Amino acid sequence: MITTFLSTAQSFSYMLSTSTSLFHQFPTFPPKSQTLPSRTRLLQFYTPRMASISGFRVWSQIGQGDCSSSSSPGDNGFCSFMEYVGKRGLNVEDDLVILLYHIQYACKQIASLVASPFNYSLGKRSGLGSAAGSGSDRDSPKPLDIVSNEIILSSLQNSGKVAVMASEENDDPIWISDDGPYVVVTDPLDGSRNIDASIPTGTIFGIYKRLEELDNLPIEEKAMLNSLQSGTKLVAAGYVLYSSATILCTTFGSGTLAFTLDHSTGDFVLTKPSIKIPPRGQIYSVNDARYFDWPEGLRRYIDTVRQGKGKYPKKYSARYICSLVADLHRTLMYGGVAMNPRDHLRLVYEANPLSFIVEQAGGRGSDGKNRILSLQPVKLHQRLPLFLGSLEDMEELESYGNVQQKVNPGYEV
Ligand SMILES: O=P(O)(O)OC[C@H]1O[C@](O)(COP(=O)(O)O)[C@@H](O)[C@@H]1O
Repeated sequence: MITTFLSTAQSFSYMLSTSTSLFHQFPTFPPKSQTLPSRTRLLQFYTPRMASISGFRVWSQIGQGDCSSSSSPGDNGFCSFMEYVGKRGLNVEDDLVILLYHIQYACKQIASLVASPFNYSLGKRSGLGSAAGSGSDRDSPKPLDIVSNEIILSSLQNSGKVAVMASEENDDPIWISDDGPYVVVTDPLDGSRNIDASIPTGTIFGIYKRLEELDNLPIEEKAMLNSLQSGTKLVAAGYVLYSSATILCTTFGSGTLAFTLDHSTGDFVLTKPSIKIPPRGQIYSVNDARYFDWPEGLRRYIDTVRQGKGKYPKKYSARYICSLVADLHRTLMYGGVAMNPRDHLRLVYEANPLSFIVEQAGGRGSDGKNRILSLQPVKLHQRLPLFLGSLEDMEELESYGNVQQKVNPGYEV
């Protein structure tokens, strides 16, 4: 067992160390030797809206995903994420394109790590440090959220475009480069407590501009202040869902869209050019084992909608994966509300980026009283109640007034 842990850790460390030099060369993904029987040839005969994969004919939205309404899709009818942000599509600043290239590549690495047969038990935080034993010259294996953090940090360093990274996994922001034009806030692997059961997980990121007016401050101070920017200043935000498909969902402030990882080519392919959250859903998503710790307003709201006695006269259903990115992604697709009413989720690198994405899809992100993006962060790891979802459901929920859970005993699971 220990040998397995060690070899796993070594291969992860190897992956990280090689990634440093590879990043500069814009590596291909997946590595050539692991490439599946290529679909590239299929694409030569590609007819939009229908793909054939391994002999199965698959009706697909792919091919509707023009890089923009004013430009044509890629030569093969697909629009990749890099084409979308580059000259063919959104045409964002070159610096941002380079940064996004590195972030999406890091997420592909995390996707393959999460799906790896070698990550067994690495998701646990405790008891791992002793695996190598004292005196060993080999690295101890690290939980997946720590490895994911290192992958993201390494990718940001290699991009040359980031001044500071603030992550859930680090007590303080990490200053990377004085002249990096961007600030990145991230939860590298949210939901990792689910990893041993292969339940979906996700990476969350938000991108701000570096505040040049702070350049002359001491490093710790400017690192913190750059990281505590208001969510209204986000330039871009995204999440990557690691599930039956790997989905990159993102916004640059003009709508929300999603790309699906094509494992045979390594591209994130545009599959949802414009996500609009339904104004109403019929689903609420919450850990309702906490019902007796909820305030009266939240109990009444849930009791009302589950009986079909709310403004929308249908009985609501419950769905709760306990993985924020997955619960939000479902909510974006089907509508409804995803919530965690206690002070648990983090404003800077969870609530803000996700609220930006939801708002750009036509929904709302709130702490139960206030718009999330209007809150000024005061601490890096500041926690708050979080409610994300369809506009009409959110309005109805907030009208109950008392929905923030104050009792927070620190649950064991
Ligand atoms: O225990 P709760 O209150 O249901 O919280 C579950 C939430 O916590 C998270 O696991 C995040 O918690 P961590 O930041 O501690 O990993 C989310 O993915 C999930 O939505």
